[in-house]
Amino acid sequence: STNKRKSTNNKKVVAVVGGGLVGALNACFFAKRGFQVEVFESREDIRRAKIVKGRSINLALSHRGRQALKHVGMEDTIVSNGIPMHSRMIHSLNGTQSPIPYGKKGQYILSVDRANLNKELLSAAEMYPNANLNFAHKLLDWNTETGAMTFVRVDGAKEEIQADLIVGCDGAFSAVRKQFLRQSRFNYSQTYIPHGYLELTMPPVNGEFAMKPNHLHIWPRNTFMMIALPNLDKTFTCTLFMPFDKFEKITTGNQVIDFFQEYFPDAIQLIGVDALKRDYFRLPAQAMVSVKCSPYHLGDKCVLMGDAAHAVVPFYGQGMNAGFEDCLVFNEIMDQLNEDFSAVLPEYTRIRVPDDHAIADLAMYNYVEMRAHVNSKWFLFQKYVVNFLNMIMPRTIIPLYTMVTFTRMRYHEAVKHWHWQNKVIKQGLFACAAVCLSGGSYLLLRYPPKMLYVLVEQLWTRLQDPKNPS
Ligand SMILES: Cc1cc2nc3c(=O)[nH]c(=O)nc-3n(C[C@H](O)[C@H](O)[C@H](O)COP(=O)(O)OP(=O)(O)OC[C@H]3O[C@@H](n4cnc5c(N)ncnc54)[C@H](O)[C@@H]3O)c2cc1C
Ligand SMILES: Cc1cnn(-c2ccc(OCc3ccccc3)c(C(=O)O)c2)c1-c1ccc(Cl)c(F)c1
Repeated sequence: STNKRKSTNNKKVVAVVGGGLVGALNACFFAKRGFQVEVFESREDIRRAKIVKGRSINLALSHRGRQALKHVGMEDTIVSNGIPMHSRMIHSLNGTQSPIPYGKKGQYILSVDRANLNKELLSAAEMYPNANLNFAHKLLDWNTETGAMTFVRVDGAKEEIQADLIVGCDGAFSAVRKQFLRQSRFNYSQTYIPHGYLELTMPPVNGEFAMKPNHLHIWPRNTFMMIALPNLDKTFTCTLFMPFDKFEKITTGNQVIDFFQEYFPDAIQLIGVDALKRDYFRLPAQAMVSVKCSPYHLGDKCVLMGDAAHAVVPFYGQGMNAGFEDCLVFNEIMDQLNEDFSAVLPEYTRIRVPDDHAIADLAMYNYVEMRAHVNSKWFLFQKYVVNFLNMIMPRTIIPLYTMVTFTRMRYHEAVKHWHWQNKVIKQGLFACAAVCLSGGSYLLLRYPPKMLYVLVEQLWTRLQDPKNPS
């Protein structure tokens, strides 16, 4: 039976498929506008699930995500539960730790707990009288003509629901997107990278953080990388990124320790030998996929946001921030085009696709760059050079990471500016080299040093009379 959720104020019904981070936030945006919002989430209500102790996965929240949260009045709540990370802490192989500030005082990223963030956003959506959360509803398919969606419940029962707008926020393996794949002129690509990731927990020492908490800890080792973000319970969640073929070669606890001894020696004591041997094998390494597609809309019936539209590899810490910014950009276009879906949806595709593709490419570029070139020395060198250039030319040279993380400059414009400033830097370096070379040779010729004079004279004499030994 197809039933349409009753709209309380004959406002249009918006079905948000997926109650993850972006779906829950989107529900707040649409509910705030007065739509009848129905969220359909395949999982049970995570707020009722028993707390699974142990690993708390955390994420880096930055400016773009905060601006979206701010729009629905959630920024203060989320920021108050986050831990500011004012600088990177680069761990070298010899154990030295080098802090490199992210920038000016207000420029910091926040470590936030993923599950808590999701719960807060679900509860915020539920506060709206015109919003309903429907858990244990898994979308199977939807009809592009009628907008009718088919859900399956845990007992296998099927339910058909009608809506005026379907917002696909059901993640990287989106069921909503399946219908798009059947349409002509729908572009889609997905790339699994050869790296996987594994999370480890670094416990507190004597009730205190084992490392300085207000930093994003990074162990850049070319092929292998590890990061650690702090949690409110004074633990760190460490994420180890490594090729799957390397994960597969490490099969015993001692091999884990040997590996860490070679690449992350300072982390062994901090995580603990037994914990390392145990936690390393608790879950298999997870895959990372990059998904790009366009257009993001189908007629005036359906639009994709978040990972359903653009799953990115996590090497820029922007996936969630980009998904949150999707909600904000869509909302801005709804204001501009008076909520006319037939105009809003194509405009959203036109504006947002270039930016989300840009951050997907940037994240993949970072992955390739860090895997190939970036050890701790190169990381430090790169950041010092760019920060120095930014200091002497603050309006011309802006670190790419700053434009991406601490501004709402459109992602594709940040990339354009980055390419331009790289050209300026290269031209500047070339000009300096040319000046040094010509200046140097002028000085040598104008004021040849005595020794050089004697050498040239001897050379000249030898050339004239090779037999003369002098
Ligand atoms: C290792 C790692 C580290 C990361 N670190 C960061 C970071 O530091 N900063 C950052 O900004 N981003 C980070 N990200 C990216 C971030 O996790 C994602 O971008 C974000 O979770 C996307 O949110 P989403 O709501 O679009 O998708 P998801 O979080 O995947 O949520 C999708 C929801 O839809 C539900 N669903 C799926 N299928 C169906 C269906 N058929 N019917 C109904 N419901 C369905 C799922 O149960 C889920 O609740 C990281 C990602 C990874 C893998
Ligand atoms: C979760 C999160 C939030 N931000 N970042 C991040 C990413 C890249 C960065 O620089 C790239 C670079 C440095 C040096 C040379 C080239 C590129 C910086 C930085 O500048 O501090 C910070 C991450 C992150 C995620 C995964 C890995 Cl593996 C990682 F190391 C960090």
